[in-house]
Amino acid sequence: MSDSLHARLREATAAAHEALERDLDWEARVATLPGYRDLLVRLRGFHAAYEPAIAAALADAPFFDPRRRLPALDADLDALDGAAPDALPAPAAPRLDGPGAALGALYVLEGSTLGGAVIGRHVARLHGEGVPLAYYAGRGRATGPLWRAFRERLDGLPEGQAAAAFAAGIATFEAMRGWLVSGPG
Ligand SMILES: C=CC1=C(C)/C(=C/C2=NC(=C\c3[nH]c(/C=C4\NC(=O)C(C)=C4C=C)c(C)c3CCC(=O)O)/C(CCC(=O)O)=C2C)NC1=O
Repeated sequence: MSDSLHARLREATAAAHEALERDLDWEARVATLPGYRDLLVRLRGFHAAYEPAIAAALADAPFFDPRRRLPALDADLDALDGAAPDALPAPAAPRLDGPGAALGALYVLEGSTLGGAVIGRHVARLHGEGVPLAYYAGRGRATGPLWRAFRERLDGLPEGQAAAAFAAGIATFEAMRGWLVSGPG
């Protein structure tokens, strides 16, 4: 039990993480520009549902606001085709009670910036440097520092909140898999 809360959360969510990675099929989806756009549309809906719920449950705007990625998704979709963002499909908002659940859900979104760097480099190679990449190129050199600061925040969570964080982390991976792997929006 001396493992950090982050290490325990990674362990608790490992199977759900592997299922998402296995089923996402991101290389095939970003192979064409319409496929890339459809993936961004799905991600946009997910962030539109989760970011307000996380913000409300965490109640720490200075920490959370710089981590919001809805503006980057909207910038990419606007550059690709001027889609009206609020008309795009979104899943149901999650129920997150308190900071433990908020950090468990946010763990999934913050972790996706690590995998996202791999996907962003692939998309740039495939479609050229002119392709809109605000979401996937995202944080650049700030990626590592933001991830470390997030882990520290997680490790400072009181033990009584740990179970809520694990449950929300698993639920968020499963919701993302259900939302991203289902049909196009
Ligand atoms: C859809 C989004 C999506 C989500 C929801 C997601 C979640 C997480 N990814 C994490 C780490 C990494 N993930 C990948 C690559 C992919 N992961 C994937 O799920 C897909 C699809 C990938 C594709 C490239 C990489 C190279 C690392 C860095 C490994 C390192 O440097 O240690 C962590 C953190 C795990 C911890 O606690 O340490 C979480 C929570 N990642 C996503 O892309």
